[in-house]
Amino acid sequence: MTDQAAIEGAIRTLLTAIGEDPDRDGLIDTPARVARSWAELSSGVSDDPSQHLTTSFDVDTEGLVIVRDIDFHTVCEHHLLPFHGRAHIGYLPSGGKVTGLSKLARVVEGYSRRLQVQERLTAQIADAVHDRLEAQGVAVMVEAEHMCMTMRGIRKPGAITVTTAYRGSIDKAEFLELLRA
Ligand SMILES: Nc1nc2c(ncn2[C@@H]2O[C@H](COP(=O)(O)OP(=O)(O)OP(=O)(O)O)[C@@H](O)[C@H]2O)c(=O)[nH]1
Ligand SMILES: [Zn+2]
Repeated sequence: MTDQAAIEGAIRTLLTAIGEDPDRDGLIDTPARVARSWAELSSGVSDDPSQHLTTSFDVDTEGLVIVRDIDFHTVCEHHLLPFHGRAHIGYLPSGGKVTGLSKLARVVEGYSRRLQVQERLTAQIADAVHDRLEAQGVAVMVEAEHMCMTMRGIRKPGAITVTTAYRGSIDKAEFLELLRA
């Protein structure tokens, strides 16, 4: 749970610190808006998104399952600016145990609703699928653009960071091939 009153106070302080008048017309509702916005952006802080994977089915399959191009937006913990992109998840089921496809997207969404760094987001998704689904192997790739590299600092719009995490035994070449398909 976020402390809405504390956020509102902090935003008033921030507005004053950057030379704005928090009581001017356009800003009067901003602290409350920002507090509501942070309640949403950080709503996953105390969640365990891996719980979505407790929904599983037994299916007669031994093939690799991939859900790619899962859109996400999150906030970088270094600058409190967004980074956003797409996550691709592949796993090799064990004993025919699969999960609902939407549940993989829910895992990505859950770990995105908190302050993040891209490497940790990638690892958390891989660990959740590996541990909860008891998958034989898991491959996760995350591609993202960081606003802290785009709108400030080094200012390199279009630079894409790619991170991967592999768990267990999985054919990395097949995973990468299917991402390109
Ligand atoms: N590895 C990693 N680095 C990140 C991520 N998000 C932001 N960063 C980097 O975190 C670093 C923080 O570096 P600092 O030198 O402490 O901060 P800074 O002075 O604002 O750095 P610049 O961005 O280079 O201006 C920067 O290089 C960012 O690009 C992420 O998800 N993963
Ligand atoms: Zn950053």
